[in-house]
Amino acid sequence: MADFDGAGQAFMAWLQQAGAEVSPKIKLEDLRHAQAGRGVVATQDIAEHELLFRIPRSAVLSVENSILSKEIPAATFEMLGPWASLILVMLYEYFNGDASNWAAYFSVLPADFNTLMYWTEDELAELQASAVVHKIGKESANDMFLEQLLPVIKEFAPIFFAGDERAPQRAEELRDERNLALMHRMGSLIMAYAFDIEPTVSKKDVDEEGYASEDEDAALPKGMVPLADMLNADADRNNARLFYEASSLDMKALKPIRAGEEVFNDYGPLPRSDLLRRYGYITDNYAQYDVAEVSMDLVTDLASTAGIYSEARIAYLDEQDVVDTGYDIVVSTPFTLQESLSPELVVLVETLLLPGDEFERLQSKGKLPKPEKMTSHGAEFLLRLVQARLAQYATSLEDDMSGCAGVPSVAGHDAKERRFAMARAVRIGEKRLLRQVEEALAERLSRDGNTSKRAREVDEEGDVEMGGTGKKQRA
Ligand SMILES: C[S@@+](CC[C@H](N)C(=O)[O-])C[C@H]1O[C@@H](n2cnc3c(N)ncnc32)[C@H](O)[C@@H]1O
Repeated sequence: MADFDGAGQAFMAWLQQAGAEVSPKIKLEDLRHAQAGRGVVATQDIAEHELLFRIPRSAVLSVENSILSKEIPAATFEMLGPWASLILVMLYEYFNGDASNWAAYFSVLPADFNTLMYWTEDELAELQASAVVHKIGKESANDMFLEQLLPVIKEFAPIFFAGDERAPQRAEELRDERNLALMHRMGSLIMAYAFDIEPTVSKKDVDEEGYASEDEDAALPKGMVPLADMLNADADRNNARLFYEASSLDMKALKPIRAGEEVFNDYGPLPRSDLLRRYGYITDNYAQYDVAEVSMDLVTDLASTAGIYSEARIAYLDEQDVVDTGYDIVVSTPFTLQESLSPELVVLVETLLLPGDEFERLQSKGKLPKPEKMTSHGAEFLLRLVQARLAQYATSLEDDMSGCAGVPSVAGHDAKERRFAMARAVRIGEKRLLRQVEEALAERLSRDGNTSKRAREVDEEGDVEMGGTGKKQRA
């Protein structure tokens, strides 16, 4: 406890020395009892728009501010891109120990994470068929380190390990497990803590919440913003935001915050699966953003079995930007099929189902079926698809829910149980969503069946009356 509090106090003192302005109405709080690490809490009532803290741009841990950027050619950082460049700088500053400007900051940044990268096989298995399991990227992170970062560190070893005559060996030793783990730590910190740093002059809108985007190509440099990254998030409980000013980054209240309330940033509308992958926690408030992904592979398998798979049509759909590796099914409130089903998925299915001449007609005009005009055949195929998707999970929704009234609480468990409980909540969320779509499609089909049955009956009696049901009533 003393170490935890001591590190927090030393960090706040360092921040003040670095020129930060911190409102006396907030404090850094130990939230470990709630499995939330540190957080920022209001100690007095705060008004809307009030400044919570102001961090000078010079205190941001970034490529621009690290002396490494004065020693290594700018072209090297350009070649590495924002992610790898920040990892490089963080490793450099970390290896500098107490000599680093950011030493006090490093001591409040975690070394252990609950993000999926750190989950064991049996913990990951609890996520079952969630698509997030394939998005963890541990191997690609290792490759990036070995193939991009390590060669740079070796090339500039005398700078990286300045004053150490063993610099070349130390660079070579970075290959070992322990150092790979260090690289993962820096990568994980960037993923959960870094911001995209909007340049002084540009008015370009960053992520709404300013948190670092995951897009490798995103041009904005990334930086670690001390204190701003001590804010937790809980979906719509967001009450503060970082503003990019000319010489500082200002955290301001977005609404009145009462004494005792936590100050929350916004990590974005992330499904719980992604929240777990990127931040290592979930709360029920994020269930509104849950996503169940249907892979293109599953669509292909099912279409092949149904005899409707066509390379030519897929090629055309690809030209039209419809083909993807997976399609999202999202929560909608109130639920509608149209809002929840990915329009691209509906277009893909409807295109595969078109009669030959109809496909040729649309193709010749460069057109596609309209996603809002789902046919009965489309609904039937989608129903089978959703059922096949549900069958990919090892247990049913009922199995998962048995023994608990609602989604099991993720609080108050030991670390492993908590990961199991979080995984269970994620897969329950996805299965519920798929089940909702399954039921809606089945209902839609039964309505279509009734309609066509009625039409057939009317037809068979040979007396169709426009806009009326009189014949049936008479019968
Ligand atoms: C930007 S940091 C926030 C500061 C962090 N709590 C700390 O102690 O360093 C993001 C991390 O905080 C934790 N976190 C954020 N919001 C949370 C919440 N509502 N509940 C639990 N943990 C949360 C997660 O571990 C996440 O990866």
